[in-house]
Amino acid sequence: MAEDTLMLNLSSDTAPACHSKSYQRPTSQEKWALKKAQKRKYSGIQKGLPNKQQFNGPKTKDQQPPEDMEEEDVPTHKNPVRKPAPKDAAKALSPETPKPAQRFKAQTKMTQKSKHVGEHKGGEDGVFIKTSSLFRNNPDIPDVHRPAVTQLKEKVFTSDSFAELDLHPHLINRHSLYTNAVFLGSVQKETIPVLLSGQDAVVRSQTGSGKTLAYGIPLVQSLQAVEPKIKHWDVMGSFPLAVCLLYCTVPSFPSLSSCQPFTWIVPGVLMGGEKRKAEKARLRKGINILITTPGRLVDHIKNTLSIAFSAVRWLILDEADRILDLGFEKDLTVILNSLNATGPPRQNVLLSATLTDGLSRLAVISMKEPVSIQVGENSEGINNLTPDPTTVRGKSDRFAVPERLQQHMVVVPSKLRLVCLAAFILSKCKFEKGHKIIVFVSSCEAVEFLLILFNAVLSGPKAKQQPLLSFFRLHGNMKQEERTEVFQEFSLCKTGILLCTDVAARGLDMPQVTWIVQYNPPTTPAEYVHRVGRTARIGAKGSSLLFLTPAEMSYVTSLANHNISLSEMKMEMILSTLMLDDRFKVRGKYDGKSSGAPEQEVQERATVLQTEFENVVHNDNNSVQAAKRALQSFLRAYTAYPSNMKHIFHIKALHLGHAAKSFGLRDAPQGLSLGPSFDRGEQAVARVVDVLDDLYGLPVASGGVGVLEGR
Ligand SMILES: Nc1ncnc2c1ncn2[C@@H]1O[C@H](COP(=O)(O)OP(=O)(O)OP(=O)(O)O)[C@@H](O)[C@H]1O
Repeated sequence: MAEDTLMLNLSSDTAPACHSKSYQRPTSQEKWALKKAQKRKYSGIQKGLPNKQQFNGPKTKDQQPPEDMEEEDVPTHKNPVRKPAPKDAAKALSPETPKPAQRFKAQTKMTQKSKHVGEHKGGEDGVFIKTSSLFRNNPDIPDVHRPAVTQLKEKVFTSDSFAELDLHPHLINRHSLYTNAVFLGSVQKETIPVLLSGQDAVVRSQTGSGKTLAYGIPLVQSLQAVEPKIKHWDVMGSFPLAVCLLYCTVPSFPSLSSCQPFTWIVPGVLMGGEKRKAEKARLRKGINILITTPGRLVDHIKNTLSIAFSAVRWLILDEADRILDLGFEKDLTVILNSLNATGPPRQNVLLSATLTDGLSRLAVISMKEPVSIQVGENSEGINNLTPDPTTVRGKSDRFAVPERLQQHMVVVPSKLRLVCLAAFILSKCKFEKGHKIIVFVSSCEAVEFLLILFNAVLSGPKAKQQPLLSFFRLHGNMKQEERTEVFQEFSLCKTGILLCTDVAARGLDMPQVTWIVQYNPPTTPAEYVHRVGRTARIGAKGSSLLFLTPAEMSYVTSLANHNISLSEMKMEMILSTLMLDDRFKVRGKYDGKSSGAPEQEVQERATVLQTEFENVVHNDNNSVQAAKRALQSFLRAYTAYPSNMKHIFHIKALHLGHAAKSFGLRDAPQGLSLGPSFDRGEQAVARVVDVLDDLYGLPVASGGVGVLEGR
């Protein structure tokens, strides 16, 4: 693996600085390694590299991490003989091979403390292990450029009460019970009267502002008033009166899932958790408010005879932009065709915190003179939506986030990502109290992997049957019942960490979440807004932290273009939490004494922590495979950023060896397969094939499945 090896030199008292630019004379070992590396380069070992012209991505300095020295190249007292160079994918993925001079500079960046190569004794077990250096040969972290941003502000509450609306008294009491609501939310004040008047509406309001009640109250109000009283079933089968299409894959809407005072109105959720047969049976029994996802509904339209739309008078699309993004447009067309073919005049409502082109297009195709409701200081409140989508598009790029949300970003080189995430979790959930954190990662496999790793290394011993830190997981490969169970458990817990994919990004209302961590940046700014929106809901405080590598820093500008402003948190500050955790103290002859300056000790502890992760990963073949799968899925997800983000996130700019380290892998992966499950569409496959072709000159199997098997 293209990694150097660090021996923690406990005896020296000179503190190294992260990314120090100061010149240090290379040691004889370094000179030796450098010579070898250069010789290898010129003897053609690295000739699989893409040349400069082939690499079309950005070429900023920070995207070109210096080539690392190979662990095996360096004679250590454990490894005195140089092994043959491994097939190093990391090198191949590096967009440019540094010239010898650059390589020399990279080598000499190491400080007095970290210049020896060897072994150290770390962690609880005190076993001697070889560790790769976390703090050497990382790209520099440039200063963060934060463009000036005017954040959009939305007032969450009004001073009006629900009693001022013309609602059934049961409904007022009922919803008060659900939400402890005293005052109307701004979005509710603007939306409820419009919907009660029978008009269509497109509603944009920030996350957690109460959009569900904004449509739920008028919906139930109108259905309870239908005379004669509606039935949920007759001999012809089920007749839904309202269809609510959601993106959300975990039921999280108490305000709709029960209409208790109006027992004759029956809501029902169909999300594919049950067998289709059971869902059909429930449909046959009768559902008046059908809450479902587009895919599941299309499934029933095609396969369930007892479903009929002849009575539907409401169609609600929550998270409407996402429903379109996901490629549900086809499904939506099937649904709209079925609904339009029959039934009474229908009221249509579209809602989202992120009004996008897709949403306006949908408004134009499916609605009758909809009223546009946009809450916020800089919006015009209620408007008649013009049929010209470009008018809406102008505003769609500007997103409001909750006012009491503090947004941060941290720049972390790839190798240090895992320890930095772990240190952040420890700082909030172990050394501060009462935090609930949601960590977003880019794939189900990575969620599973982090769960195992963190449970093994961070959770700590059980006290009163409870581990010190409670980790939860939520992703799309879990069964529906499991997802619901986790959602409920996490909602009820007082402190814990939910590791999840974007299945949890929208629509989920979980109380008292204090931090949102985006370990992998989302594919669009809209998704960023929804992810951070799982905290700071309905006027509460909350914080968020976005992880970026030095190569990805221009994402900050991309967010600024959508009126989103982040402040910087320093990686060193996050890592310094490890000083509070003696589990990661370096043990050995300096037991009980400080091993040097604080900065150095932080680095030593981070290395011990990384070593523990690596030990867990390399404990058996299964966990190595799990780590490789997680890395592989991370790489797949990395290719899936849309083309307008490629200048920030390009797989060719990734250093695979460093990325592997952030999955606890000691070696650059061999035999990494993109797998037959890689089916994100022709384009994505083509992109990866292109990359593989460039890197390895591999013949790519037809069908677009490439195999990274080294060279
Ligand atoms: N008027 C109100 N007063 C107090 N709490 C309210 C009020 N209206 C809604 N809530 C509560 O606010 C929380 C957020 O509401 P909701 O989930 O509807 O937000 P949202 O705008 O749909 O968010 P997202 O866009 O993230 O899905 C819920 O817990 C809800 O019960």
